Amino acid sequence: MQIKECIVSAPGKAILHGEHAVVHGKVALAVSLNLRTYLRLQATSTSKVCINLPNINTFLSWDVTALKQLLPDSGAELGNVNELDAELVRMLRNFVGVSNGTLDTRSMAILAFLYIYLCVFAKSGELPSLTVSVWSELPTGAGLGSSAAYSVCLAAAMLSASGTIPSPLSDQENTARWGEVEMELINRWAFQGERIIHGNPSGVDNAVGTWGGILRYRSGKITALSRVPMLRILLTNTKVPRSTKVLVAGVKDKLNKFPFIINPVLESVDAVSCTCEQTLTEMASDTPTPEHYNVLEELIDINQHHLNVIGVGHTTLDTLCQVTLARGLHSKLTGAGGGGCGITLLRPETECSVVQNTIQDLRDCGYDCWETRIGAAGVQQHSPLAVKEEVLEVLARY
Ligand SMILES: Nc1ncnc2c1ncn2[C@@H]1O[C@H](COP(=O)(O)OP(=O)(O)OP(=O)(O)O)[C@@H](O)[C@H]1O
Ligand SMILES: C[C@@](O)(CCO)CC(=O)[O-]
Ligand SMILES: [Mg+2]
Repeated sequence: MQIKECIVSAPGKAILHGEHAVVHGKVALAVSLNLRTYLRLQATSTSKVCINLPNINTFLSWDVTALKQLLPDSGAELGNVNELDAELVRMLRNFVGVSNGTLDTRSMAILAFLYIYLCVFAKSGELPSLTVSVWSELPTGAGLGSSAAYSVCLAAAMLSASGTIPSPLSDQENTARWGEVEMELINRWAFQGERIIHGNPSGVDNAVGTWGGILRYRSGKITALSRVPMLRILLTNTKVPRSTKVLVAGVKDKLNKFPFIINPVLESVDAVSCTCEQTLTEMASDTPTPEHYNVLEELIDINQHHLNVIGVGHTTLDTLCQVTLARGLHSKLTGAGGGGCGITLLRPETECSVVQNTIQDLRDCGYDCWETRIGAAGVQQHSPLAVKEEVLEVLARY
């Protein structure tokens, strides 16, 4: 098989409103970030499959012959793109020696990689030897969709390398995006990767990683919001580690235990997302007014209280809210919560000195904090010429 080498990237995301509620069929609003995960796939003649994941200090390889033994003898279809093949996941767990229910960062990343590798290449008829290296600008496991950006990159690279989807790069372009049909397929495989890492993902994170921009997401229905104002957002990483899988499972337990208490909270989060969407649309079609920003701030405060009620807050996130409020700014957690990252809305009239002082206050708490741009492009393929030198250097190191 002729393996097509490639470099791909996908953005991280911030959820404005709707995290957790979206797992239970409610609306979420999510935006892509200008922080990306990059993956380089190279053909080799070593008869080995190698994976290099420097962000999580993981470097592994397997003989292709050993991996072939995981394929069904009958030539039965392996891993349908629309559902997770539980038997294959069980076999892979045995193969890499991890128990069911493990939360170990490395094991999840390896399982997702091997699952997508086996399914995509088995369909194309042959398991090739190759080396995959991944490097991310995103903090891992901090609420900015690192697992989704990783899964989207795995799916795009393997679908492209196997020839399942064509390369979008032309001679004139150094960076290009796939068409809708290809992106749909990338998104579906990435969702299976998210299922391995998350347990029960809604699919919003991989949708943003694939399409980029600003999305409304509900039960698999993705709507790109084209008319939105350019929001200024501060991102803060409390650096408290947490697992999306555990937090999502915790909310489900609470919902099962107290359905009449938790369901109305999720309904209210849904209404927050819809009101935010309406306000953003109004702001884009008219001149944004201070009143619009007051509404956005109130929605942030309401949602942050709701997220505390459903048990995904953390004292460091409470501190983030208090510290920014002391400077007149409103914050909420973003992503799964339990630590990780929060977002702070900056108003157009927020003075530079206020932003700088807030960033300093948050750094004094031991957090990382920076202003970010939202609405970055979704999954892309790059020629080496289009990749920042420092990223290329890390990818080429292995
Ligand atoms: N750069 C990377 N290299 C290898 N594995 C990664 C990388 N980024 C993420 N992962 C995988 O994703 C897992 C983190 O996913 P998790 O869903 O818990 O956090 P997140 O995606 O950053 O946050 P959220 O889901 O709240 O947005 C890691 O444990 C690892 O398995
Ligand atoms: C917590 C959650 O809602 C968002 C994680 O970024 C989980 C999901 O939607 O899969
Ligand atoms: Mg995740």
